[in-house]
Amino acid sequence: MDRPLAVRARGITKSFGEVIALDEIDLDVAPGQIHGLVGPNGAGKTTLLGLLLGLAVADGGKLEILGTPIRRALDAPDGVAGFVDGPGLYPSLTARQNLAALATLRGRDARSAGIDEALDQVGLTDVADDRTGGFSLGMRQRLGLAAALLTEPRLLVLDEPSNGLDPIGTRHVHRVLTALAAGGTGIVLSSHRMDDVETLCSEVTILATGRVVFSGPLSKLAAENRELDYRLRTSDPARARTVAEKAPGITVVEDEVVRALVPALDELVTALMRDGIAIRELTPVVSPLEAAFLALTEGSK
Ligand SMILES: Nc1ncnc2c1ncn2[C@@H]1O[C@H](COP(=O)(O)OP(=O)(O)OP(=O)(O)O)[C@@H](O)[C@H]1O
Repeated sequence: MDRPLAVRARGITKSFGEVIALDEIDLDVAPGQIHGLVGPNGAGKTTLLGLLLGLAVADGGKLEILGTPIRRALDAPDGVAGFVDGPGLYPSLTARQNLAALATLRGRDARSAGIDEALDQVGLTDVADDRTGGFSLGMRQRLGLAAALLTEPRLLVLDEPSNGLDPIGTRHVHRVLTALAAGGTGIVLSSHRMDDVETLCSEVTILATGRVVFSGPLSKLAAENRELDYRLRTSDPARARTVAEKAPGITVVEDEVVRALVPALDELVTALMRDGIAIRELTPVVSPLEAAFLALTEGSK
């Protein structure tokens, strides 16, 4: 029960000359949690992930990784894995040789390092003996994840892991990350793909110009007091529109699109059913995360 947080950051600041990349950032990532980091370009995501990996050191604030205070660059404790700006691979080596080289660098016996299993988990068994110089971005991302798997990480840090992935690659990566989290690994990933974050992450931190504008469970974003646009398809669109126009707290945005808070939407659904109108589809036009992202980061650029 007393396992330390995978990440505990308090008041982290980091500047590059005049540019304040991170401004008093707090972040908690529990073991077994997949935590999404989202924000517009230049918000500070990669900078923060770099600090978690020990690639750089913060100017101020406190950072603990797996219970260990980080004071210098390259000070990250054992059990941390991941990459920013794509994984570092040797293009002239095959996928398998790249993993073997990494295992050897870490002082492990390449034959028993679980290389085949890691390649299988990320779906690269068929290209295990191909040189990585010819790999697509999505294949390189998956190989980077396989390399991280070899270390059995307790904190995994990934910058845009879905970049360049096709649907099968995406499925492999999701499966691997979900299994790691189920085994207690804390995972922090940045992504511009809101659908990915919504599928994978239980918690999300939204950054805008170096500041946290939201941090917490995704469910809190959905329940937050924010009106969303919903697509409403029914068995009788004309009558449904009339009902919606009369319903309290509902704005009809266009045919089959209404804007509402959740309680008003609940009442509309009840009213439609009372009038014998069947509901065929009721979904947010943009997801709650995307809506929150847009609302919270507006004007940050
Ligand atoms: N090595 C550096 N030297 C100078 N400025 C930097 C450096 N690294 C980052 N910055 C600046 O810090 C800010 C945050 O950059 P960062 O790369 O962390 O953002 P990001 O959220 O990862 O963006 P993106 O979504 O585009 O990857 C930006 O203004 C960027 O220009």
